[in-house]
Amino acid sequence: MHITVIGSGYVGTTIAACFADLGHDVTAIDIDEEIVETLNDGQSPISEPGLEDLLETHAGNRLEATTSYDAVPESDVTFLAIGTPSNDDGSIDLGALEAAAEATGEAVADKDERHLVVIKSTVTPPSIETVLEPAVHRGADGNENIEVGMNPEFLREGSAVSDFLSPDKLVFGASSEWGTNRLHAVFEPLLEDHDAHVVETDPQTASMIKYANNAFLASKISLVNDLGNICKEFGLDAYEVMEAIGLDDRISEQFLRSGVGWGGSCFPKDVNAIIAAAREEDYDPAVLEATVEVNDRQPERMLELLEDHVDLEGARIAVLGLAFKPQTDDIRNSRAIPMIELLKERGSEIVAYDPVAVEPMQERFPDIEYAASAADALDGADGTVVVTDWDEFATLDEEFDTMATPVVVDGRRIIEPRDGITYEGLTW
Ligand SMILES: NC(=O)C1=CN([C@@H]2O[C@H](COP(=O)(O)OP(=O)(O)OC[C@H]3O[C@@H](n4cnc5c(N)ncnc54)[C@H](O)[C@@H]3O)[C@@H](O)[C@H]2O)C=CC1
Ligand SMILES: O=C(O)[C@H]1O[C@H](OP(=O)(O)OP(=O)(O)OC[C@H]2O[C@@H](n3ccc(=O)[nH]c3=O)[C@H](O)[C@@H]2O)[C@H](O)[C@@H](O)[C@@H]1O
Repeated sequence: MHITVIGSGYVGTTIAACFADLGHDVTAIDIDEEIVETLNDGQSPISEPGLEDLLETHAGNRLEATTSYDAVPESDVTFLAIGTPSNDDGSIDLGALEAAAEATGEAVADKDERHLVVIKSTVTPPSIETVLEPAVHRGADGNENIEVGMNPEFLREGSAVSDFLSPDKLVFGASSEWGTNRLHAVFEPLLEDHDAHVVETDPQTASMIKYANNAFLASKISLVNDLGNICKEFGLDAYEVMEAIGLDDRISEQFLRSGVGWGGSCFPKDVNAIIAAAREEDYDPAVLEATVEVNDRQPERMLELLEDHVDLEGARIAVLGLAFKPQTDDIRNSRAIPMIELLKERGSEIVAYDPVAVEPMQERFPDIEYAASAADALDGADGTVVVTDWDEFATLDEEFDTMATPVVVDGRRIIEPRDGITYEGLTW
């Protein structure tokens, strides 16, 4: 099949490279010329394990990138993977996606065969019917051959390629049998080798499944953090408690890691967007509001633990980990951001380190110091907060001996406590 993928960010680049790897011909379309050039050079515009290898293999063969929408009508199906960021009130900003949807419609306005436009972006259920379908049809000038579907994406950053190629489930939201069959044809090569559940539904239910999935996972972590904070108050180890409850199949062992909370480009934005969409319907989603509140409090709790041991005014504090999770350079809504803000408010001198995410954080906080290694960051520091669970932090040992006062507050249960350091776990 020939697939056009509009938007070459985290999701668009991953799915374009993976579709090419599954044997499809792919045209990746983005308005950003630099991204297009990078892709055509066989390089990855983002740091994601395995992605560069796929791009190196397929760029110039089955994968081509361009800024033009000309390939859209020639393709069999078009995926829209455009960002859906938050407005100030937490609601979803559909501006960029709506523009791309309309441009896609324009590109297929004269197409005689049926064409499927699939929303890959995460969008609230009503917006498919109220904003996106109308935008595509407006662009297509009433061409009745155009159908809009929804295929939400469940990949995680840091394991995007393997998540995409081995999903637990695929959700096909289509409004006709033809649309469902077309989605089956796209994913057929994947399903030949991999046993995944396929959920066939309508586009709006598909988009609600995506929000329910993310809201459930974010709430699970917040609940674990709430329980973890209680464990800490009782002097108990939340990880021992969670390991036990994870043995219950109804709970499962995954996403039970308590600590400084969830960040990233999706959980914060998606939980806030579904809260805003619910309020729009006059429904008050109390559990989801508490989910956000618990998450917002964790960095403050971490700082309070540090303050128990260090007077923060003028103290040199090492922040270890800037990415929102390991294996990515993405700092969007990283817990390191509130951590740095809180330390600045307390008048601390901050030295930060991350294996890959220093550059984006430098843009966000140009006025703090950045170290070239964890060892350099710890050297002479009066305390450290560990915000991201990068594997390399688990091997830190003698490096703590170079600290002026070896106080370690671990927000991710990644540091091995040892003699000679004052160690505080956030929920253990
Ligand atoms: N990042 C993630 O791990 C996941 C994201 N999602 C959802 O997927 C969607 C996309 O997310 P990301 O890939 O993270 O966004 P992103 O911001 O990384 O990428 C969006 C891309 O679209 C391009 N773009 C904007 N307007 C365009 C237009 N009119 N025509 C062509 N290209 C255009 C931008 O230049 C950018 O490269 C969002 O709705 C997000 O919630 C879903 C699952 C996972
Ligand atoms: O919609 C999205 O964009 C994606 O959002 C999340 O993926 P992602 O944000 O990339 O990464 P996760 O592994 O889910 O981690 C999110 C945050 O939760 C934190 N986390 C995760 C697990 C855990 O047990 N505890 C915990 O604090 C991580 O440190 C990170 O800050 C979902 O897991 C994906 O299924 C979804 O597709």
